[in-house]
Amino acid sequence: DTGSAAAIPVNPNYDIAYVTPVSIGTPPQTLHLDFDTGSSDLWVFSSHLPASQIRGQTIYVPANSSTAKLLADHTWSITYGDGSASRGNVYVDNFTVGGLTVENQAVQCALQVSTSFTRESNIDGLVGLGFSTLNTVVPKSQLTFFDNAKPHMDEPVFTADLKWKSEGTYDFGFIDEKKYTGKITYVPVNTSPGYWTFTSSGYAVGSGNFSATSIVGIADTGTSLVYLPPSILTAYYRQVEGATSSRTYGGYVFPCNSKLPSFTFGIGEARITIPSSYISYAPVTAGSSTCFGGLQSSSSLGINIWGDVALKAAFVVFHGGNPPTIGWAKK
Ligand SMILES: C[C@H](Cc1ccc(C(C)(C)C)cc1)[C@H](NN)c1nnnn1Cc1ccc2c(c1)OCO2
Repeated sequence: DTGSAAAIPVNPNYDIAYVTPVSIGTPPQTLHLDFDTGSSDLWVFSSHLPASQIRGQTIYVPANSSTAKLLADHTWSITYGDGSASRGNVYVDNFTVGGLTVENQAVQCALQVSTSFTRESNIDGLVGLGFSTLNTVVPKSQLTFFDNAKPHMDEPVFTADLKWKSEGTYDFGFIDEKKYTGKITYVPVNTSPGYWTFTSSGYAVGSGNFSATSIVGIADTGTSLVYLPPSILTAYYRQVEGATSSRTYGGYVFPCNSKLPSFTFGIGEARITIPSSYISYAPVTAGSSTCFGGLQSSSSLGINIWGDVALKAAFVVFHGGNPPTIGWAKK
């Protein structure tokens, strides 16, 4: 089997996150979910939520699905690195993404979500595409959509073709040669942290020399920005007129009309360049002439994160073989 579905920016001005339409249950209920390779819970806004916590999201109503079955006495609770959180109970139901169906997919129904989720009215939940070891369901942890679908797939892969301020795609079970140029460079993945963890071979700022240095980080479709060690940030923002690290805004900011260099990172011998337009991320507040950078420091996270700002500069193959690998290509 294979599947292909759109990755749609939730906001027309800034790529905060991308949502993908999915069908759950019988008759199918369509929700728009944030596919997140940096977590492993599939959870949705549901009919179990208090109305006060719903602000325009589409909810999943298991009672209206003839194929929904409560997973009795199972619960889940997750807190994300940005402080967002949700918790609830668990059903199994049919789950379809771009024509690819998994029967008996664990669909975690929210009974409570944090205000950050309530405020994001275009996101109806998350689909974790990390390793199932990170799933929070107790007493028995559940498999991700990818782990459930893998045995039925033509190839045990999914690919991310995210785009700057426009609609991209997630493909499942096949690699679409038309979506990239040149060759795909694969590097090993360390699955023990539970994320798609790999080592980049170094970086360059603008047209400067490439600095060969190992950067261990995760490929995370569910994170908007790129978070890297402070030394790399200093090297980058030193080249940006008026750039400062702002305590007020919690990161590097600069005048929106400053000229930004591009940022290149290494995948083995290959090089992926993030255009400067992706790094001038957004005004700090609507209409401000101060902009927040798409590259930020990872020092407070304890992990380097290649989020959407980096991923949308490439075609990325998440290969779930034995052992898993991750592939990067220009496009
Ligand atoms: C934050 C997302 C998970 C999420 C996605 C969307 C949302 C909103 C809908 C409300 C917009 C909240 C949360 C990320 N996913 N792998 C994640 N989940 N757990 N760790 N990370 C990565 C990390 C960790 C720390 C950080 C960060 C990132 O941004 C700022 O500080």
